[in-house]
Amino acid sequence: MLVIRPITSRDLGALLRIAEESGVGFTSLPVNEERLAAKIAYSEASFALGDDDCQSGEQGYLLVMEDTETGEVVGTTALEARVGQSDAFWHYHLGSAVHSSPTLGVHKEHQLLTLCNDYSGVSELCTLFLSESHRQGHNGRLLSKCRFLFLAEFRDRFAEVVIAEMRGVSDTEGQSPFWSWLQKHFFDMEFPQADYLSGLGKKTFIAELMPRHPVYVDMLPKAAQAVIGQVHDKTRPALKLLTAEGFRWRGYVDIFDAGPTVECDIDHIQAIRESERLQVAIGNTDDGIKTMIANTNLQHFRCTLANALHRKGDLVLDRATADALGVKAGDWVRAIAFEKE
Ligand SMILES: NC(=[NH2+])NCCC[C@H](N)C(=O)O
Repeated sequence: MLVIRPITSRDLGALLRIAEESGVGFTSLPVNEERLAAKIAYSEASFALGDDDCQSGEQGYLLVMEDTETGEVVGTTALEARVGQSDAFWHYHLGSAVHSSPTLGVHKEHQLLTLCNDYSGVSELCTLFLSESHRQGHNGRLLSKCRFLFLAEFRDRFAEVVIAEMRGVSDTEGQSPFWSWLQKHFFDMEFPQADYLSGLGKKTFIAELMPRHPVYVDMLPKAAQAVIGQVHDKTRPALKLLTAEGFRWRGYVDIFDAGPTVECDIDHIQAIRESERLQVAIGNTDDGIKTMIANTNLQHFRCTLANALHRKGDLVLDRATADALGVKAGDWVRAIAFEKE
């Protein structure tokens, strides 16, 4: 069975392996043991905080997917309570400017990229990665969607708006057409290095070196223009999943690779609206439907996918599933039918 649980310091080796596997352009998982250990510590501290001590918003919840048969960690998924609280959080916003002179009969509409911190303080879905060996069945969807049960259950720890930064276009060598332009004019470093530095949290160089004035899109090389708001091929399924949940692109893109950032009001996320709190009953689930189920215990959070029978007010689980979730008959869980097949 695959179970999602909070990361612990014992998972450092596994996280390092996942970071190596994730490769270039995966900003939030830099191959840097010290940084990953700090991320784990930050997550452990966030899970340990009481509900009343979360005002700062400086919490991050890092979860791993474990194969309970082998004990192997096969993926990771995370949530940040509020971005941009202790540092600046950057985006480019794609807007328009009209240059119009009725007297001369000239009317031009331009697209502009403007550097901004508009998403400061929102919650973020981040760091989703599933090992190649386990990319099958519903695993990827489970790893992504479990975060909605988490958000729903621990709603007060999060902001009104939730975003997800999608990986932009880059090739196998890590060359990004959008970055190439920035690199040529403003930075003297390769995309992997810039991405790595920002992933380490060393972001002052962004404020120091990024173009200070809005950029007219028409003046960018065609290759750079073409990837604004476009996702990396491998990220297409993730974007599709979020779109189905209600996430939309509002013109915000990553400042390095121009990949889109999508957003949704927390209370409008489909899985959050549809999830239910139900009481556990133990029994036979042969006639059940595939259901994503999470317990309601923050520090011992568990989430999995299993057959379950939805009855009025309660949810029938088999013993193994209940054990994996650490729940017994009468306990509360949060659940949502996974697919209405
Ligand atoms: N692909 C990147 N590494 N972009 C730079 C980081 C951007 C991100 N929004 C931040 O401010 O942290």
